[in-house]
Amino acid sequence: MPAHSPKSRNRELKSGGGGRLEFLVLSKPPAALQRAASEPPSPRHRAVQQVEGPGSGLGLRRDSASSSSQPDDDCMKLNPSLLGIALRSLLAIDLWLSKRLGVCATEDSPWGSARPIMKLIEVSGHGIPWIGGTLYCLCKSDSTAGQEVLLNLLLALILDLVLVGIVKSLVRRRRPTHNKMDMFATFSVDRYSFPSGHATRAALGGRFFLNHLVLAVPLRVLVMLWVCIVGLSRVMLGRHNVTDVVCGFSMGYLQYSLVEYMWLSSSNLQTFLRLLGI
Ligand SMILES: CC(C)=CCC/C(C)=C/COP(=O)(O)O
Repeated sequence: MPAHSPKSRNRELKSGGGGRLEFLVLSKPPAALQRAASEPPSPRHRAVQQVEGPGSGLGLRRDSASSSSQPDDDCMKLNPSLLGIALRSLLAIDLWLSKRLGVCATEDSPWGSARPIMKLIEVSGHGIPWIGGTLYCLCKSDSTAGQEVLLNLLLALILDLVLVGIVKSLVRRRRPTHNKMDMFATFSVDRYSFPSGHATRAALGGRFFLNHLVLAVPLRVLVMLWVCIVGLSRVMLGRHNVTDVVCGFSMGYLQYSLVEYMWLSSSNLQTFLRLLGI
């Protein structure tokens, strides 16, 4: 048996060897630790408990017998705490930045006079003009290729509404307190802010245009600029926090990849429409 195996060390401790103090630490807390447990927590402990909530596993519980014999458990408790602190810090920065950028939230806000133009940008990313415009172009289109692209765009816009609605109702993040809820034609889930539906639609529609329309470079730049302005206007109007828009852009970007993956060709679409009885 190796000289320092746990078994041989335990036997040595029980027989009153030099490791007696260590044995006491493992079996019951020494007086110093018991005193610490009964004393009120220090300001630093209180801060950690506030972030973690009561009984979160940091502090005195880490000194207990079970955790000292399982160092891996310590890591497991510490990592979520660090992650929690990082997330809370990110959210605090998000709220602070969103409030500072919400300069068009009301008419009395610092940039209140720019509110009408922001609301115009809001309309340009709203679901109704996008779905209505796609349906209109579909009716007017006389080429099979055009109809194929437009029908896929229509399905993508409907998929976007459904996915955003699902995520909003699952996350239930309230809109910023400085938002004045005067948006037109909203669904009930639109009282929630995560993710921004305008941002998902802008990213999805922008990618769609860039990939399916033959556009000159200045127009491509204009499309990208419009996507960014829609996102920025959501925060400036006070409708969203910055993270709602950033995550909305990411979600819209991924939705486009999904639509490309599930792309319906014109023959598939004709079968699909026949199944629907159209
Ligand atoms: C009524 C239709 C067809 C769509 C609703 C579009 C809408 C109001 C989305 C909310 O967007 P934000 O989450 O960016 O505020």
